[in-house]
Amino acid sequence: MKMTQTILTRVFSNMPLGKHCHNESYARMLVRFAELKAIQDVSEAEANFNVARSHSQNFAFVHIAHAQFEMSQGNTKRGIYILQNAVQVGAQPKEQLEAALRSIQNGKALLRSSEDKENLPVPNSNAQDCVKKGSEFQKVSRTSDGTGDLQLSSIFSSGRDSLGGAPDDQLPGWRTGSQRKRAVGMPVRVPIVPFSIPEKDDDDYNNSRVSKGSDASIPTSLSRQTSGSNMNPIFGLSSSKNSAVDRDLVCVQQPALSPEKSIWEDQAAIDSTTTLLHTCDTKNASRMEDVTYNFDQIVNSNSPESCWAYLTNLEKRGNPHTDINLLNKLKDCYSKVFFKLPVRQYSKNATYARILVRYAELKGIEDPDEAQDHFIVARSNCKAFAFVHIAHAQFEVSQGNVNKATSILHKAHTLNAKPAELLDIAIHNLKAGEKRLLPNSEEEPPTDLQASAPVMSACGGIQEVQLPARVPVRRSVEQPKPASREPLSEWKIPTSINRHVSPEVKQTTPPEPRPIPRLAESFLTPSLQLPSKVNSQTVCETPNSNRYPAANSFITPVVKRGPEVYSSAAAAHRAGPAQQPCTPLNQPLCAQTPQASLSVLSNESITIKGKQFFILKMIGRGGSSKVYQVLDHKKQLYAVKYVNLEEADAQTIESYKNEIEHLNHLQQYSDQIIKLYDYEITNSYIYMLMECGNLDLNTWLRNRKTVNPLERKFYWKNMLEAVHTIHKHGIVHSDLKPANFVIVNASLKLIDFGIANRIQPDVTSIMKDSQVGTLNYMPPEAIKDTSSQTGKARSKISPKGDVWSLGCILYCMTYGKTPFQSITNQISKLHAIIDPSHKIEFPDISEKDLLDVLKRCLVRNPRERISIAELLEHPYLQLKPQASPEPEYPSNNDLKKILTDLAALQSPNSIIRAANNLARMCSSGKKLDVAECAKSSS
Ligand SMILES: Nc1ncnc2c1ncn2[C@@H]1O[C@H](COP(=O)(O)OP(=O)(O)OP(=O)(O)O)[C@@H](O)[C@H]1O
Repeated sequence: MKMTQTILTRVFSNMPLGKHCHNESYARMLVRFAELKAIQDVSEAEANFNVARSHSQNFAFVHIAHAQFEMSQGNTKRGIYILQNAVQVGAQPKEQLEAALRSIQNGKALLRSSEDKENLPVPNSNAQDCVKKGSEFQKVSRTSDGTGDLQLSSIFSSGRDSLGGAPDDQLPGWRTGSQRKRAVGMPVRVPIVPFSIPEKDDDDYNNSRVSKGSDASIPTSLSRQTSGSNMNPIFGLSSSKNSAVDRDLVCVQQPALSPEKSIWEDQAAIDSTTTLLHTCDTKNASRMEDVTYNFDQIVNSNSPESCWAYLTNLEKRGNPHTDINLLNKLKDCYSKVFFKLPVRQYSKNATYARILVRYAELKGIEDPDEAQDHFIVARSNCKAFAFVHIAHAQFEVSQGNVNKATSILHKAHTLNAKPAELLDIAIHNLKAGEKRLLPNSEEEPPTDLQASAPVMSACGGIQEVQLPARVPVRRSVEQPKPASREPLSEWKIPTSINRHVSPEVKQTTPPEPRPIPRLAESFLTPSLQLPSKVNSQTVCETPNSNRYPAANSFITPVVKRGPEVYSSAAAAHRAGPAQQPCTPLNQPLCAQTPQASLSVLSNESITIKGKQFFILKMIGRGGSSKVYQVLDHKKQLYAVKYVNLEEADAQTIESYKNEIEHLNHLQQYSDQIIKLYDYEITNSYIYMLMECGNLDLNTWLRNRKTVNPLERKFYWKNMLEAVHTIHKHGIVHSDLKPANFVIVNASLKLIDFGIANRIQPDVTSIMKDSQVGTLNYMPPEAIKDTSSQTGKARSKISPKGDVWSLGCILYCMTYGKTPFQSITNQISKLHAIIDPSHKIEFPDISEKDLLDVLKRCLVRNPRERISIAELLEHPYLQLKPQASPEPEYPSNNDLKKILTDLAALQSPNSIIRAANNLARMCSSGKKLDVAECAKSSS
């Protein structure tokens, strides 16, 4: 059977589907291939039947075979549907379809004639049994006439192969010479295709066969036959010794293998064919020879995209760094691409550029010098693509040639390679000493060279975006909507918020809502295109500041904001700056269609409410969530939070819905709450489309030794505003920590309200074990109350608890650690937090107002603790500099005197010396005194 499959695979390799699918015999081979697949893998069979039906839809037998297969799987309905569909598409002969339909309706399990039935390998899980017992098919396959030539004869006569077919109808199979002769006598359009296995394959083939000699499905004559046979380069036809075969060749219409663009009529065709041809190989990754033949067909399509899809798939078979066979095979395939698809013709094609780059990288595995040459070829021909230059620069970095990398990237800029932003990031990272020029994968690749793959994926080189473990992988096409999924429209918005309402809350009329994107009421069928590549090695962490090099300067690294970038001072005190709905990329990514240019960035996408978003990378993760940075078609940057609800209980799901509802509702009340643009929710998952922050406060703090006093003050104000807003709406966060805030355009925004995953009826909260991790910010009252209860730990929460937590954050921004951080034992820490005799240290600082704020926030008794409203009014937030008093600037009169005194010195040297001394005085803050300067200079 394997042999048959392999031979069929080669037939397909040499005879492109797009070109031959209208040929009846070819259609039969497709069907046969699918039937053989069924013996091993039902899903593969299904895929291959689909390919056969979609391409050779004119032939009734194709549909009937698929329907038969579905029936064998117990899918009667599907079988009927297939047949009805076949009638609709006009498959011929219609009578056969009708007869088959009648058969089904009469409850017959088999749609074929009894003889057909016998010849069919039954697709079931007991395939091995079937093989052992020896189906008719195998019997036939072994009945060689001893000529040593195997012929695949497609002997279905038109219109007689299926239900109601004549008794002499037979399935395609390996025929004896006599059978072949019988076939020759059949209608002329039925070709008899004798072919043998190419010499190149013989050894592999025979070896593998010999070693697996026990395989009952292998014709005994095969090894003899294949040995020493020659491959006809055109059609894989045998230059057989057997003249009978040659005679038969006369009947064969040899398909010309001239490259035809049209053979891949559409992407679906490419995919299905690739699947068809590829799946047969995946079972045996070591059989590289098949790859070559499959690839020949792909190359002949003249489609860089098909080639690339194939090559990337091929590369998944192993690691070319360690598998020399794979490396050679890959290089061989790439060379074929370049031979067939000349670079000059395709230099504007992004996929072709990827191919060039990857080839160079593969070359680099063995010979860096050669790699360099190839990178140069790639850069000089595909100069429009930033990723080509970055990949070369990345390669140079891996070779220790940082200067060269720098010059490559700068040159790319001058060449106007797009997207320029990527070059900027790469340049920035290079300057920062990063090994990786582009942040993308969270995974540390095994070698520097491989590092360029994820790098490229960020910029469009390699298609996979490395993603964290346990992301459920679904593609929209593969993911039927589970019956259990309910649309969110069934989700009722909670009418009351089960939260304690702060006594300090004033019933204020909310400000006029700012327009925000409306969230649609109805929810679409989930159509997910989740990351296909799941990487279990991935370290899931929030981005560090190195990856966001510009964060410290308040600029999104991916984004150039131009006028939107304002100073931190201005940002913090600007009254309600109208936030842009999202972060725009200023420049077009490249001079292609938006679709194409985005697919250059990533082929991984998420579809939310029917809109596609391209995943750039994962930027964070929570308890049951993962957050991705994505781009839409307009190149707008967003964050998408994905929450897996598969494991979640009803309460948790409800709490998430509650969280989203509040987030949605509170958008209009504060700019310090992260923008939620849209969401999609089912019983299995949630997607939240949000404004994308640069990085979270936790990461920001972790990567800084000191915090600028102004930044601290502005961030403090942002935090207070955000928390005040949620308090005003009856929400107490009760789990505030730096990770709950992200930096967006120089200001801090709250990303969650602490509702999800926690159930907090009224004023009590069930403290989850997972919160132990955040003890450093936990208010004493929470600990006291949890310790006073037995069984379920419950705690009274109030807005004052959030004040304590905020105080801890501010403390950390002031002293570089939280008040109880140095106590490492968790129990001792808990004791210290609630123990009034444990004095919190407040080392003296020049900002007295700040000190006061800290002391008043970190009061153990919540009733004595300052409120958020008071904090907002606190002098600390009044914008008057404290730490560094303004230097005294000389008045005009002073200046006049200084200049006069200087002039009076007369000697140029004295004047210079005095001027230098003046400058020194000036920078040390001393009062300027020319006489003094003159004295010291003399
Ligand atoms: N809109 C955003 N922009 C940038 N980064 C974000 C955004 N939202 C979340 N993140 C990042 O993702 C991390 C996890 O966010 P998430 O909201 O899922 O955390 P969580 O509330 O702890 O998780 P969970 O709700 O599952 O318990 C954050 O700490 C932050 O680093």
